[in-house]
Amino acid sequence: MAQIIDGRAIARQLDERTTAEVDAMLAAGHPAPGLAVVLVGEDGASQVYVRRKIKACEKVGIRSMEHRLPAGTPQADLCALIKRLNNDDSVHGILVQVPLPEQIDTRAVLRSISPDKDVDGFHPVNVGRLTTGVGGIVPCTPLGIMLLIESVLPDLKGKDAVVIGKSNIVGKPVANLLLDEEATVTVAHIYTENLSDICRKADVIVAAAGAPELVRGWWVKPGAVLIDVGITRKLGEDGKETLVGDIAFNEVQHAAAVTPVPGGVGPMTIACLLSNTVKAARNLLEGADDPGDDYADAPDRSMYAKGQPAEA
Ligand SMILES: Nc1nc2c(c(=O)[nH]1)N[C@@H](CN(C=O)c1ccc(C(=O)N[C@@H](CCC(=O)O)C(=O)O)cc1)CN2
Repeated sequence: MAQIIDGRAIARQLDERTTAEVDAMLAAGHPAPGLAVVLVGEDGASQVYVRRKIKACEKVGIRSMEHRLPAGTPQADLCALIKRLNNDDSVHGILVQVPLPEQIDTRAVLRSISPDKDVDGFHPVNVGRLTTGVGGIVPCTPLGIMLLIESVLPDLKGKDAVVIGKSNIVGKPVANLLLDEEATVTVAHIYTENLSDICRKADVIVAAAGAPELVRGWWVKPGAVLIDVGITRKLGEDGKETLVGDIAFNEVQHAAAVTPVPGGVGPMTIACLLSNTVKAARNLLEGADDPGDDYADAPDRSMYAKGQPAEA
């Protein structure tokens, strides 16, 4: 029977730590960390995620500032807002919810955020820090995925890991983080041949292809650790919406551990955003020379490891 990795519980632990860090900053005479959340347009899912992020900020003591712009906002106006936020000392973290409307060049917008306030870790400077192993701000979902993996498998050295999906937000950064832990990493995608054969050898599978139930039970080695990043909304015959991941959950009971959808990776994304915001605020307020160095072990992932290797 596979262990279900409870993302909500692990996210709560991280939130408790983040709350304590905010309290310590206040006790040291610093202001509360400030996070600017920018949402352009009316995308339904994005509105839900932004609302959750703002509510989560309140819970841990982060001051959030919401900026909602109409769907037709020109790129220049969005970049002008970001420039103002970059220069505002009361703002320690900036996040622009993606996807952005079509008229906007997402890369240009993400590049316009100050790397020191880029709590999503999407800026090329932070991507460079991550790929060269010097820290920087680590993107929220990949960081959350590592915490989930390490909660059941603390030592990844020499383990065979397969990442399905090569996005800049999940696939590529998570592959780099796994490599940093000395795993042997294969990055697969929709054009990869013999994906089932590749998966069958894996100790860890991170499925982030956005393809519902792509990973079948017979693709999974007994004792593997499975992380499901996919969220596809499906309408059932009863007219009710259900969420389906990239892993056929009911077929993988022979795995050592698996994340559920919902309640696995998603809650970690928001908890890691809060943690990143506090780190960014600390670095800005305490004047770190090179924020990259200060992020080298942030958050300390060993804090969340239970110390019990999964059965393999
Ligand atoms: N600027 C960013 N934009 C986006 C990011 C991001 O990290 N930064 N990631 C995703 C969306 N996202 C956060 O923004 C996000 C996705 C899912 C969840 C979540 O908690 N999911 C729940 C279930 C979802 C549901 O009920 O609808 C779960 O898995 O339990 C949180 C955040 C794209 N954009």
